[in-house]
Amino acid sequence: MASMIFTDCSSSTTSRLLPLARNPLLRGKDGVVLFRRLVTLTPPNFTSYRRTLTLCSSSPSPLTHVTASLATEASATAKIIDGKSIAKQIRDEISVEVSRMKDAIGVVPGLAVIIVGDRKDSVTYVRNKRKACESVGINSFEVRLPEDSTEQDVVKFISDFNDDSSVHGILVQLPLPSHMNEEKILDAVRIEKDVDGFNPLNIGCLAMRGREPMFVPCTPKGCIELLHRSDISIKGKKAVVIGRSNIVGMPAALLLQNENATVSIVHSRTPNAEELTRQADIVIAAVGVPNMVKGNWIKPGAVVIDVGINPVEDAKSSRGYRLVGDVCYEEVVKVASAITPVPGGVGPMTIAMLLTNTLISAKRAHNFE
Ligand SMILES: NC(=O)C1=CN([C@@H]2O[C@H](COP(=O)(O)OP(=O)(O)OC[C@H]3O[C@@H](n4cnc5c(N)ncnc54)[C@H](OP(=O)(O)O)[C@@H]3O)[C@@H](O)[C@H]2O)C=CC1
Ligand SMILES: Nc1nc(=O)c2c([nH]1)NC[C@@H]1CN(c3ccc(C(=O)N[C@@H](CCC(=O)O)C(=O)O)cc3)C=[N+]21
Repeated sequence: MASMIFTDCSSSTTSRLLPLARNPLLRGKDGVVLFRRLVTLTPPNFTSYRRTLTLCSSSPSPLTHVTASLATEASATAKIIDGKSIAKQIRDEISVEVSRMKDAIGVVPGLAVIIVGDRKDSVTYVRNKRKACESVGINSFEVRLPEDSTEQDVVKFISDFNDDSSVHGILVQLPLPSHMNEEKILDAVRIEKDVDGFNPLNIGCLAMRGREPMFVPCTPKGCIELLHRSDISIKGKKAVVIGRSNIVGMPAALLLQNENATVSIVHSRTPNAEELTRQADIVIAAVGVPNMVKGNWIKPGAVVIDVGINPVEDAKSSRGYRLVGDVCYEEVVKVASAITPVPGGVGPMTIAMLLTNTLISAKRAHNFE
């Protein structure tokens, strides 16, 4: 598991970090949370809610913050984009195609996953991928190597999978241990089986007009699929992608541009991230900073896709942590017209797109339409 942090949506002061249920300002003498009563006292005026929301992120007064968060509670308007159910729908479609292919030509798509070390989150993701493969009838092959394996060990397994005709997709789970050269290892995957879409030729093709990449990277592809399947049009929209990593931010920006959005990319050296983000009709946040994007970063009515998966300590959870996104959900849900939750948003789509890419690869290898 990557580093774990205490965090909350609101900005700087400690009093703001208190969650609703524990905030003494919200409790009656008997400890009952006063939330409902206060909400009904607030006039149902949308504009004034917006104003108080801005205070929520910038006012130093804890009391103002409390009023603001209660007042805005009543104006939740965003549609929740249910990535979990859209991913299930996609898996059902894949199942049908896998059966059709098996019946027609006797070929079953196969996905090989290589994991090095025993990071808890990686082990969980790999298990989820295996279960997802099982659910649609894709064969899954898994290699788990110890943390102190050599690059050569990993490359040897990749080469074997490259030569195995029952394997149509190869995924090397990232991050790799620090003693390994990630580029060298990923370069060993044959481009025809690179279902992650991490080969530089893929990004190159994505960036060039008139070129088709062999595979579109799964997470950004999942973000676009969520927009399509939620009937959100991209063409002509202003989009901001926060983050420029090779696996999420950069390809997400290229895909949005290919869909005819006008795209800006915000990164760690962007001085006016907030202001730029506030101009966007569509925001994709892929940063790795929990709750970074506040309500007042978002133009009212914008669509917000939260890619972030950040573990934060939570004693109440059986795992000892819970996952939060890069977007301050409680604030942004009141401003945006649509938003993805974490968990249950982009994450399940990443896996659904991995299955899609594996199916595409198998069909391509066997010239099956
Ligand atoms: N849902 C899913 O399926 C997936 C989720 N994720 C999650 O998405 C998030 C991002 O992942 P990934 O792209 O791999 O992360 P990286 O760390 O590779 O990239 C993060 C990007 O965010 C930028 N950034 C960092 N801090 C700031 C800041 N304060 N302001 C503006 N930009 C900033 C960095 O800028 P710079 O380039 O200048 O350093 C960098 O471009 C993580 O939470 C990760 O767990 C990742 C993959 C799949
Ligand atoms: N070669 C490679 N390809 C990847 O695509 C890749 C990777 N390495 N390394 C790690 C990141 C991260 N990633 C996620 C996939 C699914 C969920 C996911 O399904 N999340 C669930 C929650 C899962 C949970 O509860 O732990 C959700 O958001 O609802 C999250 C994150 C893929 N990545």
